[in-house]
Amino acid sequence: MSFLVQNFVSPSEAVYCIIIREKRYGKGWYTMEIVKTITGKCRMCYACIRNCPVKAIKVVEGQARVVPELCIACGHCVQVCAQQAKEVQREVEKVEGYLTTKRTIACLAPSFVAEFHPAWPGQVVAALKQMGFAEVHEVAFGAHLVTLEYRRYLQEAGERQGLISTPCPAVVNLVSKYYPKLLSQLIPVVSPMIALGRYLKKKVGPDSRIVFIGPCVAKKGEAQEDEVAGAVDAVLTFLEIKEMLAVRQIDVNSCGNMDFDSEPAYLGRLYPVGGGLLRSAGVDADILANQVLVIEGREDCLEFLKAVNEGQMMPKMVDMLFCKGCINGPMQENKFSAFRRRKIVAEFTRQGLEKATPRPINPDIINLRREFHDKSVFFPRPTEADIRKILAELGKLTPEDELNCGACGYSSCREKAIAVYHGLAENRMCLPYLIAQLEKSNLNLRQELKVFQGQYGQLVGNSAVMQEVYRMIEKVAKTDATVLIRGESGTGKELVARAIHYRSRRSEAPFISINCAALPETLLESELFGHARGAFTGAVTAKKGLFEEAHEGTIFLDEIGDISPGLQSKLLRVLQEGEFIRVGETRPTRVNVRVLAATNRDLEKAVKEGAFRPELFYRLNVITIWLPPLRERRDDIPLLARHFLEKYSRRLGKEITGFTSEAMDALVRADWQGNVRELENVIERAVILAEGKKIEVGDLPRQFRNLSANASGWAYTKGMSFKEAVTAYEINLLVQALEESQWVQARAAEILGLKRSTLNEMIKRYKLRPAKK
Ligand SMILES: Nc1ncnc2c1ncn2[C@@H]1O[C@H](COP(=O)(O)OP(=O)(O)OP(=O)(O)O)[C@@H](O)[C@H]1O
Repeated sequence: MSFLVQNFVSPSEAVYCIIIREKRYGKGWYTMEIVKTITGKCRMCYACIRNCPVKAIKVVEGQARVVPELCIACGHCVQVCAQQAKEVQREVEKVEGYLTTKRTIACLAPSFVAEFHPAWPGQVVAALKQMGFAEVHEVAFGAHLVTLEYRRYLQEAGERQGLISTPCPAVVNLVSKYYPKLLSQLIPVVSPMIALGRYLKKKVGPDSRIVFIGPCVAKKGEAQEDEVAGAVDAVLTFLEIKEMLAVRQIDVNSCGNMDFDSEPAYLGRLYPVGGGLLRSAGVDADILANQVLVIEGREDCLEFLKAVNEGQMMPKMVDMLFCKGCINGPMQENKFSAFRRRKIVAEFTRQGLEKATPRPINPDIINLRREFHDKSVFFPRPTEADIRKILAELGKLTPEDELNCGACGYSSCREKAIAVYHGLAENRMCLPYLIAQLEKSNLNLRQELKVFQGQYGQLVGNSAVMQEVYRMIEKVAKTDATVLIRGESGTGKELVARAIHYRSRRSEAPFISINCAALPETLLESELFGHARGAFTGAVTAKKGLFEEAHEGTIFLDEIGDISPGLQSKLLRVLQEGEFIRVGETRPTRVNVRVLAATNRDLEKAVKEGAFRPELFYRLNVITIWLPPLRERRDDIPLLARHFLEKYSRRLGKEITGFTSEAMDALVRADWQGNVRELENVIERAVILAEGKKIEVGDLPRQFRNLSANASGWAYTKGMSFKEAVTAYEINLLVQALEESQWVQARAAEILGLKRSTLNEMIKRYKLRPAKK
């Protein structure tokens, strides 16, 4: 069997497939897929598992799929799926094909009277004829044939005990797949559908097509079973036939009356109600003797079969229907109460009996017997240790941890663990486990975010100028003052804005950022202030602007120097009055928003030239934070470079631990016209290209390659102040020694000839730490 394992990707898939193939039965595999899951629609509520009487559902990647080999086709999963992710095999197209090419005969299940009520039965016949069916028969006549055969069998059986009679294919599936020991007790007579199918095929010839129409899902499987195949060509549910009628715009209630083409059905019409079969076969369900029982409904069927299987009881005879009678089948619209439907069927039977002129029928013209085969699937039993191991994976180590909450669809944690063992369920179906996992990952994320946001958000840099920036952030964060952040492009203006917001009392409210240069004037206005419905072409609904989105929080207006004079006045109004007017409205809207703005333009010059309104400039310029270009704080470059190296190594899944001294030297000496943004891009590129553990000069863009220093690993770079050069040199030296000593500080201190405490103090000062692997 091991060869099979190799064919499957996941171990659970392998286990499952082996199990399914281990047991052979009948003439072939029973793999009809009667109920399918529409991929993507399943939302993991597990209602199908909860309601499946035999747990024939396998969850794969969050999609609950029916396992045909285990399914008894009762249709409960289809009924309970709120997302309508379960779909019953459709045969509408097949029948449409028959109607255009073949002589097609409709066979109506006896429950149709209740389904189409208040339409007259004859109106249903007329409607089907109008659709193109050549003849319309009552399956109740098939039931009558079956009744005759039952009587005969019961006579043959004499005093035999423990017989199970059922016209219900779901019960047959249940016995064949789950209680094969009881197969010999199933009365080997076909169902009314097959009896009628065989009768009609004999009567009208094999070329005609027989279509059964009823409320049942399991009938679709039954018609295709090896043991009875060929009698019925297609099975439509009541829902399918109603769909076909609707497409043709045929209203049954407006049709005339037509007679069935079948023979009288007598008591066969009673089959869809519990005990109907016994009544028509003349067997008494005597309560006092408790020898003949009528079992209907899922729970009773399961309980009864379990009891019989375990030898706890053995009545003389039992009549079983898996639904509470076919009148409660899954594929119908339940317009009326169950009692009303029962009454409608009884009334129809009574009328039929009154009208019927007895005609002798020779049931011998067709074979009404069938065989049943063992279709059970063998599941290896997990040992106690196997179950414990699965439970332990979910953190269920003691019996108290087993909550048996049923959220996964299984009634106990152990039952679910066994399903996991069999490859039918997944660990993550366990709700308490999932909640614990989510809480844990939420906590991790919060902690990561704290580290990520650090003291000043993502801002990295220890230079004197950055220290000054941090001091300013600290001061302004406590206020609500408007701040203008200035500096060349890529110097980190937006990061400063974020740091101010997250250190302010507004940190729990939104931080909204917009690049004012990125949008044309009209669009920017509606983006900032929102618009009324119909304010302009395309404004189908009213929309809030970013100022409203940022209510109670902060708005960051990047590239403020680029906005038009018209918008400048509107912005001034927000800053002065705290209100604005939505595009297309007349009434002002008030908001409580802190404004932070940034520009890399020379605003003073713009004011002088008349391109920027002076009042707005003064209003924005209450406090200014200047960010120096990177070339003026080169001592930050080693730290920034290591910061980006870590970020991209982690993101790209590479293990790069540092830079060669030549590469670092080249980085420190570069011109960085694009500032930190350019440095970040260069490092990202290098991480992608690097093949070794360290970034080399060759991993940097061409223009960097001539910049690297002499053999000592360091050279003075033009434009650097003495202090900057010394700091950068120090950092470079420290990192080299630390890396050489695998970050053992005692060893690094020895290499550098420093006291351990001095080295430790410098590591703290420069915030050095090993690159994460
Ligand atoms: N001090 C810093 N520490 C860490 N990363 C930084 C720093 N400064 C800038 N960056 C990074 O550089 C990039 C550009 O930063 P940001 O957008 O804040 O610059 P900016 O000055 O607002 O640019 P622009 O004027 O073009 O909008 C971002 O990826 C940012 O994370």
